[in-house]
Amino acid sequence: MEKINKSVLSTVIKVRNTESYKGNYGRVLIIAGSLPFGGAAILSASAAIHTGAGLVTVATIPEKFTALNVEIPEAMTIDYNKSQELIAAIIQNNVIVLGPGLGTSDSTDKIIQLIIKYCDENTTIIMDASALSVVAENNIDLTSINNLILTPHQGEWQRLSNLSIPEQTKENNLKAINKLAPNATLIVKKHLSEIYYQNKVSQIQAGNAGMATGGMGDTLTGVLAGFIGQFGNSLVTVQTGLFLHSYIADQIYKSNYVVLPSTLISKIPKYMKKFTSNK
Ligand SMILES: NC(=O)C1=CN([C@@H]2O[C@H](COP(=O)(O)OP(=O)(O)OC[C@H]3O[C@@H](n4cnc5c(N)ncnc54)[C@H](OP(=O)(O)O)[C@@H]3O)[C@@H](O)[C@H]2O)[C@@H](O)CC1
Ligand SMILES: Nc1ncnc2c1ncn2[C@@H]1O[C@H](COP(=O)(O)OP(=O)(O)O)[C@@H](O)[C@H]1O
Ligand SMILES: [Mg+2]
Repeated sequence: MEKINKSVLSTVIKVRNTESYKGNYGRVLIIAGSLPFGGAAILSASAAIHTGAGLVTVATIPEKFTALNVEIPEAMTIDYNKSQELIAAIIQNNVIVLGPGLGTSDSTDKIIQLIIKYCDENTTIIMDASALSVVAENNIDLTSINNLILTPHQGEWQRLSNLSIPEQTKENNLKAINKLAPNATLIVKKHLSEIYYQNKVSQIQAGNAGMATGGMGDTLTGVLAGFIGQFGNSLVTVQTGLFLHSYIADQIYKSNYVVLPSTLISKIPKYMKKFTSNK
């Protein structure tokens, strides 16, 4: 199993071209949030923006627009219950995060169906949290999505794979993802999270118990979206985003008892600059 450490960072994070503009750094759509879980949408969008995504749109409920606009003025907002607006956004964006704080109502199922129908084959879909719970509950077929990344924690992976946590071995996880969505990238989030892609398994060598705070996985979706928007969807890009998230958490944990997602987010630009390669 490949071990991912600090050396991955400067293989992916590149110095920006002087003659570039926001359109070169990814159009990211984050479909997230509901009445009880507005913070999940804010954390995901804020993480994407701090990672460097060029343009970020959040599809959420109108009750959360003000909070989002105040917290992250860089992000645009649309209502995910307005199907025509959502379809236009699904077509326009090249990275879509689906799930943080969405809840498991019928509207989440409807949104997943719109993604399956309208997303372009080059668009990357990052599916997390409530979207994964609804996929498991309604037995939704994911095989038609060309560029798919699934980011379950062990409880969500249990629902998707029917593997109890002790049964989640590398061999069993590989079999399960090959059955569920053979072309997808699977991240099983835990202490030393694992990535499954095309029968290969890799594991990050970073992360700590200070990260066991609500919103830490929502934050990861935004980091991954920002990386893919700028550097393209490949295994090494996903490994780098996943590693950086835990690496920054480790730096914070050295002098803090708990790692707040919002603290981690505020430090992303500084650490990306530190690990930028000139090549
Ligand atoms: N500020 C916000 O807006 C926030 C919004 N959030 C949003 O809330 C929604 C629900 O997401 P969720 O992950 O909290 O709950 P759920 O889907 O019920 O899964 C929990 C079940 O799985 C089990 N379990 C086993 N292993 C586990 C593990 N390693 N990590 C975690 N759980 C583990 C666990 O076992 P138990 O704790 O009972 O022992 C329980 O049975 C989702 O949309 C998310 O985005 C949150 O992100 C918080 C901040
Ligand atoms: N003990 C731990 N060691 C390392 N990483 C952890 C630990 N606890 C949580 N994490 C990380 O924090 C994140 C939690 O994700 P998740 O449970 O989806 O959070 P939420 O849904 O509340 O945003 C994952 O990236 C996970 O790997
Ligand atoms: Mg989560």
